[in-house]
Amino acid sequence: MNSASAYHAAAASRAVSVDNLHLSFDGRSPVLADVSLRLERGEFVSLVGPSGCGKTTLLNLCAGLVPHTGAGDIGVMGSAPRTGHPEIGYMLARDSLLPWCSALENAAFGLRVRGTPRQQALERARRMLGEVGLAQHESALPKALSHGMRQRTALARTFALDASLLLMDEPFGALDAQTKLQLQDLLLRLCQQHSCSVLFVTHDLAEAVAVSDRVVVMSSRPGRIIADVPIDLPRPRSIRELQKSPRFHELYSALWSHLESGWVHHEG
Ligand SMILES: Nc1ncnc2c1ncn2[C@@H]1O[C@H](COP(=O)(O)OP(=O)(O)OP(=O)(O)O)[C@@H](O)[C@H]1O
Repeated sequence: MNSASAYHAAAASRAVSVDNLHLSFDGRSPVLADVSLRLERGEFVSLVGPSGCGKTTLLNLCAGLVPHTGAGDIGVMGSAPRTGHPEIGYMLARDSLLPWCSALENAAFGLRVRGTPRQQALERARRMLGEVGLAQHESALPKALSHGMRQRTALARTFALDASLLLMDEPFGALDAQTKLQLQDLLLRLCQQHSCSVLFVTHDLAEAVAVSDRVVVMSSRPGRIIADVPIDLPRPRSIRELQKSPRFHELYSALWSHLESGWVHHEG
Protein backbone atom coordinates (compact mmCIF):
# COMPACT_ATOMS: atom_id res chain seq x y z
CA MET A 1 0.00 0.00 0.00
CA ASN A 2 1.50 3.39 -0.96
CA SER A 3 1.42 6.30 1.47
CA ALA A 4 -1.60 7.97 -0.19
CA SER A 5 -3.65 4.73 0.01
CA ALA A 6 -2.54 4.23 3.60
CA TYR A 7 -3.73 7.76 4.42
CA HIS A 8 -7.16 7.15 2.84
CA ALA A 9 -7.54 3.78 4.56
CA ALA A 10 -6.75 5.41 7.92
CA ALA A 11 -9.21 8.23 7.18
CA ALA A 12 -11.95 5.87 5.93
CA SER A 13 -13.95 6.07 9.13
CA ARG A 14 -14.52 9.79 8.51
CA ALA A 15 -16.64 11.50 5.88
CA VAL A 16 -13.91 14.10 5.25
CA SER A 17 -10.31 14.29 6.42
CA VAL A 18 -8.18 17.25 5.42
CA ASP A 19 -4.65 17.50 6.81
CA ASN A 20 -2.20 20.39 6.53
CA LEU A 21 -3.57 21.40 3.16
CA HIS A 22 -1.97 24.23 1.18
CA LEU A 23 -3.24 25.47 -2.16
CA SER A 24 -2.27 28.16 -4.61
CA PHE A 25 -3.79 28.51 -8.07
CA ASP A 26 -0.86 30.40 -9.57
CA GLY A 27 2.00 28.82 -7.61
CA ARG A 28 2.71 32.16 -5.89
CA SER A 29 -0.15 33.57 -3.82
CA PRO A 30 -1.63 31.06 -1.37
CA VAL A 31 -5.41 30.56 -1.22
CA LEU A 32 -5.50 27.94 1.56
CA ALA A 33 -2.78 27.72 4.22
CA ASP A 34 -2.28 24.71 6.47
CA VAL A 35 -5.96 23.75 6.60
CA SER A 36 -6.89 20.69 8.68
CA LEU A 37 -10.51 19.65 8.99
CA ARG A 38 -12.38 16.56 10.17
CA LEU A 39 -15.96 15.68 9.40
CA GLU A 40 -17.11 12.55 11.20
CA ARG A 41 -19.79 10.40 9.57
CA GLY A 42 -23.24 11.75 10.41
CA GLU A 43 -21.89 15.17 11.40
CA PHE A 44 -23.11 18.52 10.06
CA VAL A 45 -20.25 21.02 9.83
CA SER A 46 -20.48 24.56 8.47
CA LEU A 47 -17.60 26.60 7.06
CA VAL A 48 -17.82 30.36 7.57
CA GLY A 49 -15.33 33.08 6.75
CA PRO A 50 -14.85 36.33 4.86
CA SER A 51 -15.50 36.49 1.14
CA GLY A 52 -12.58 35.04 -0.84
CA CYS A 53 -11.09 33.06 2.07
CA GLY A 54 -11.36 29.79 0.14
CA LYS A 55 -14.58 28.12 1.41
CA THR A 56 -15.83 27.18 -2.06
CA THR A 57 -12.34 26.12 -3.08
CA LEU A 58 -12.16 23.76 -0.08
CA LEU A 59 -15.57 22.30 -0.98
CA ASN A 60 -14.53 21.93 -4.63
CA LEU A 61 -11.32 20.18 -3.58
CA CYS A 62 -13.41 17.69 -1.59
CA ALA A 63 -15.70 17.20 -4.62
CA GLY A 64 -12.72 16.64 -6.94
CA LEU A 65 -13.72 19.72 -8.97
CA VAL A 66 -10.47 21.52 -8.09
CA PRO A 67 -7.40 19.27 -8.45
CA HIS A 68 -5.38 18.76 -5.29
CA THR A 69 -1.99 19.99 -6.44
CA GLY A 70 -0.57 21.52 -3.25
CA ALA A 71 0.86 20.05 -0.07
CA GLY A 72 -1.23 18.10 2.43
CA ASP A 73 -3.79 15.29 2.25
CA ILE A 74 -7.51 15.01 1.54
CA GLY A 75 -9.63 11.92 2.08
CA VAL A 76 -13.33 11.90 1.22
CA MET A 77 -15.43 8.87 2.13
CA GLY A 78 -12.25 6.84 2.39
CA SER A 79 -10.62 7.70 -0.93
CA ALA A 80 -8.99 10.54 -2.82
CA PRO A 81 -11.47 13.18 -4.04
CA ARG A 82 -12.95 12.54 -7.49
CA THR A 83 -15.95 13.80 -9.43
CA GLY A 84 -18.98 11.53 -9.76
CA HIS A 85 -18.30 9.73 -6.47
CA PRO A 86 -21.53 7.76 -5.86
CA GLU A 87 -21.55 8.54 -2.14
CA ILE A 88 -21.28 12.32 -2.61
CA GLY A 89 -23.95 14.88 -3.51
CA TYR A 90 -23.27 18.56 -4.32
CA MET A 91 -25.70 21.46 -4.08
CA LEU A 92 -25.17 25.12 -5.03
CA ALA A 93 -26.87 28.45 -4.33
CA ARG A 94 -28.19 28.48 -7.90
CA ASP A 95 -30.84 25.79 -8.23
CA SER A 96 -29.40 24.85 -11.67
CA LEU A 97 -32.62 23.15 -12.73
CA LEU A 98 -33.10 22.29 -16.40
CA PRO A 99 -35.69 24.85 -17.60
CA TRP A 100 -37.33 22.50 -20.13
CA CYS A 101 -37.85 19.67 -17.59
CA SER A 102 -40.64 19.29 -15.04
CA ALA A 103 -39.98 19.35 -11.29
CA LEU A 104 -40.21 15.55 -11.31
CA GLU A 105 -37.71 15.13 -14.16
CA ASN A 106 -35.39 17.64 -12.49
CA ALA A 107 -35.60 15.80 -9.18
CA ALA A 108 -34.75 12.56 -11.03
CA PHE A 109 -31.91 14.14 -13.04
CA GLY A 110 -29.02 13.31 -10.68
CA LEU A 111 -30.10 9.68 -10.48
CA ARG A 112 -30.41 9.46 -14.28
CA VAL A 113 -26.90 10.89 -14.70
CA ARG A 114 -25.68 8.16 -12.37
CA GLY A 115 -27.33 5.51 -14.48
CA THR A 116 -30.46 4.68 -12.48
CA PRO A 117 -33.16 3.24 -14.80
CA ARG A 118 -35.80 5.85 -15.70
CA GLN A 119 -38.81 4.36 -13.89
CA GLN A 120 -36.82 3.73 -10.71
CA ALA A 121 -35.39 7.27 -10.81
CA LEU A 122 -38.85 8.81 -11.32
CA GLU A 123 -40.32 6.81 -8.44
CA ARG A 124 -37.59 7.88 -6.07
CA ALA A 125 -37.83 11.49 -7.29
CA ARG A 126 -41.61 11.43 -6.73
CA ARG A 127 -41.09 10.25 -3.15
CA MET A 128 -38.53 12.99 -2.57
CA LEU A 129 -40.80 15.68 -4.05
CA GLY A 130 -43.37 14.52 -1.48
CA GLU A 131 -40.77 14.87 1.30
CA VAL A 132 -39.99 18.46 0.29
CA GLY A 133 -43.68 19.42 0.03
CA LEU A 134 -43.97 19.55 -3.77
CA ALA A 135 -46.13 16.49 -4.44
CA GLN A 136 -48.73 18.70 -6.13
CA HIS A 137 -46.19 20.36 -8.43
CA GLU A 138 -44.37 17.48 -10.08
CA SER A 139 -45.36 18.48 -13.62
CA ALA A 140 -44.55 22.18 -13.20
CA LEU A 141 -41.67 23.66 -15.18
CA PRO A 142 -39.07 25.65 -13.16
CA LYS A 143 -40.38 28.97 -14.57
CA ALA A 144 -43.73 28.25 -12.90
CA LEU A 145 -42.11 27.68 -9.49
CA SER A 146 -41.08 30.29 -6.89
CA HIS A 147 -37.39 30.55 -5.86
CA GLY A 148 -38.17 28.59 -2.71
CA MET A 149 -39.96 25.85 -4.67
CA ARG A 150 -37.07 25.63 -7.11
CA GLN A 151 -34.64 25.21 -4.27
CA ARG A 152 -36.94 22.56 -2.74
CA THR A 153 -36.75 20.75 -6.09
CA ALA A 154 -32.95 21.00 -5.95
CA LEU A 155 -33.05 19.56 -2.41
CA ALA A 156 -35.21 16.69 -3.70
CA ARG A 157 -32.70 16.07 -6.50
CA THR A 158 -29.78 16.10 -4.03
CA PHE A 159 -31.40 13.83 -1.43
CA ALA A 160 -32.75 11.47 -4.12
CA LEU A 161 -29.13 10.39 -4.66
CA ASP A 162 -29.12 8.90 -1.17
CA ALA A 163 -25.52 10.10 -0.86
CA SER A 164 -23.72 9.62 2.45
CA LEU A 165 -21.96 12.98 2.16
CA LEU A 166 -23.49 16.24 0.97
CA LEU A 167 -21.34 19.21 -0.01
CA MET A 168 -23.54 22.29 0.04
CA ASP A 169 -22.34 25.72 -1.13
CA GLU A 170 -24.67 28.42 0.21
CA PRO A 171 -27.74 26.48 -0.89
CA PHE A 172 -30.09 29.11 0.58
CA GLY A 173 -27.92 32.16 -0.14
CA ALA A 174 -30.22 33.54 -2.84
CA LEU A 175 -33.50 33.19 -0.92
CA ASP A 176 -35.51 35.79 1.01
CA ALA A 177 -35.25 35.62 4.81
CA GLN A 178 -38.55 33.88 5.47
CA THR A 179 -38.19 31.23 2.77
CA LYS A 180 -34.65 30.62 3.99
CA LEU A 181 -35.90 29.79 7.50
CA GLN A 182 -38.45 27.34 6.09
CA LEU A 183 -35.82 25.61 3.98
CA GLN A 184 -33.41 25.40 6.92
CA ASP A 185 -36.12 23.55 8.86
CA LEU A 186 -36.68 21.29 5.87
CA LEU A 187 -32.95 20.60 5.58
CA LEU A 188 -32.72 19.68 9.28
CA ARG A 189 -35.60 17.23 8.84
CA LEU A 190 -34.15 15.68 5.67
CA CYS A 191 -30.70 15.27 7.25
CA GLN A 192 -32.23 13.55 10.25
CA GLN A 193 -34.30 11.19 8.07
CA HIS A 194 -31.46 10.37 5.69
CA SER A 195 -28.66 10.40 8.30
CA CYS A 196 -26.02 11.88 6.02
CA SER A 197 -22.89 13.92 6.73
CA VAL A 198 -22.93 17.52 5.51
CA LEU A 199 -20.17 20.03 4.79
CA PHE A 200 -22.02 23.32 4.41
CA VAL A 201 -20.70 26.72 3.27
CA THR A 202 -22.59 29.80 4.38
CA HIS A 203 -22.14 33.53 4.97
CA ASP A 204 -25.03 33.53 7.40
CA LEU A 205 -23.82 32.94 10.97
CA ALA A 206 -27.37 32.43 12.31
CA GLU A 207 -27.89 29.74 9.68
CA ALA A 208 -24.57 28.10 10.59
CA VAL A 209 -25.52 27.95 14.29
CA ALA A 210 -29.04 26.71 13.55
CA VAL A 211 -28.14 23.76 11.36
CA SER A 212 -24.67 22.60 12.49
CA ASP A 213 -23.00 20.30 14.99
CA ARG A 214 -19.80 22.35 14.58
CA VAL A 215 -18.93 25.61 12.88
CA VAL A 216 -15.44 26.01 11.47
CA VAL A 217 -14.28 29.62 11.09
CA MET A 218 -11.72 30.60 8.46
CA SER A 219 -9.54 33.73 8.32
CA SER A 220 -9.23 36.06 5.34
CA ARG A 221 -7.18 34.81 2.39
CA PRO A 222 -5.03 32.79 2.66
CA GLY A 223 -7.75 30.82 4.42
CA ARG A 224 -6.66 29.23 7.68
CA ILE A 225 -8.88 27.56 10.25
CA ILE A 226 -9.01 29.90 13.23
CA ALA A 227 -11.79 28.30 15.29
CA ASP A 228 -13.83 25.13 15.49
CA VAL A 229 -16.92 25.81 17.57
CA PRO A 230 -19.15 22.94 18.80
CA ILE A 231 -22.84 23.85 18.61
CA ASP A 232 -24.29 22.32 21.76
CA LEU A 233 -27.94 22.98 20.94
CA PRO A 234 -30.12 19.89 21.36
CA ARG A 235 -31.68 18.14 18.36
CA PRO A 236 -34.24 17.88 16.91
CA ARG A 237 -34.23 21.65 16.43
CA SER A 238 -36.93 24.02 15.33
CA ILE A 239 -35.51 27.09 13.59
CA ARG A 240 -38.33 29.23 14.99
CA GLU A 241 -37.78 28.05 18.58
CA LEU A 242 -34.02 28.56 18.30
CA GLN A 243 -34.52 32.30 17.81
CA LYS A 244 -35.75 32.42 21.44
CA SER A 245 -32.84 30.40 22.87
CA PRO A 246 -30.21 32.45 24.79
CA ARG A 247 -27.60 29.79 23.92
CA PHE A 248 -28.29 30.30 20.21
CA HIS A 249 -27.48 34.00 20.58
CA GLU A 250 -24.35 33.31 22.68
CA LEU A 251 -23.01 30.99 19.99
CA TYR A 252 -23.84 33.52 17.27
CA SER A 253 -21.95 36.20 19.15
CA ALA A 254 -18.96 33.89 19.79
CA LEU A 255 -18.74 33.17 16.06
CA TRP A 256 -18.75 36.90 15.28
CA SER A 257 -15.81 37.41 17.65
CA HIS A 258 -13.86 34.62 15.94
CA LEU A 259 -14.61 36.10 12.50
CA GLU A 260 -13.43 39.53 13.64
CA SER A 261 -10.21 38.08 15.01
CA GLY A 262 -9.63 36.54 11.54
CA TRP A 263 -9.93 39.97 9.92
CA VAL A 264 -7.49 41.49 12.44
CA HIS A 265 -5.09 38.59 11.80
CA HIS A 266 -5.20 39.35 8.08
CA GLU A 267 -4.84 43.11 8.41
CA GLY A 268 -2.00 42.76 10.89
N1 LIG B 1 -10.07 28.58 -10.54
C1 LIG B 1 -9.48 29.61 -9.92
N2 LIG B 1 -8.37 30.19 -10.42
C2 LIG B 1 -7.75 31.22 -9.79
N3 LIG B 1 -8.17 31.74 -8.63
C3 LIG B 1 -9.27 31.23 -8.07
C4 LIG B 1 -9.98 30.13 -8.69
N4 LIG B 1 -11.05 29.81 -7.88
C5 LIG B 1 -11.00 30.66 -6.84
N5 LIG B 1 -9.95 31.51 -6.95
C6 LIG B 1 -9.55 32.53 -5.97
O1 LIG B 1 -9.35 31.87 -4.72
C7 LIG B 1 -9.83 32.68 -3.66
C8 LIG B 1 -10.85 31.91 -2.87
O2 LIG B 1 -12.06 31.81 -3.63
P1 LIG B 1 -13.34 31.05 -3.06
O3 LIG B 1 -14.41 31.21 -4.09
O4 LIG B 1 -12.96 29.69 -2.66
O5 LIG B 1 -13.66 31.91 -1.76
P2 LIG B 1 -14.98 31.92 -0.88
O6 LIG B 1 -14.52 31.97 0.53
O7 LIG B 1 -15.87 30.79 -1.25
O8 LIG B 1 -15.62 33.30 -1.32
P3 LIG B 1 -17.15 33.77 -1.28
O9 LIG B 1 -17.54 33.71 0.16
O10 LIG B 1 -17.10 35.17 -1.81
O11 LIG B 1 -17.93 32.84 -2.15
C9 LIG B 1 -10.37 33.95 -4.28
O12 LIG B 1 -9.37 34.94 -4.20
C10 LIG B 1 -10.65 33.55 -5.72
O13 LIG B 1 -10.54 34.66 -6.57
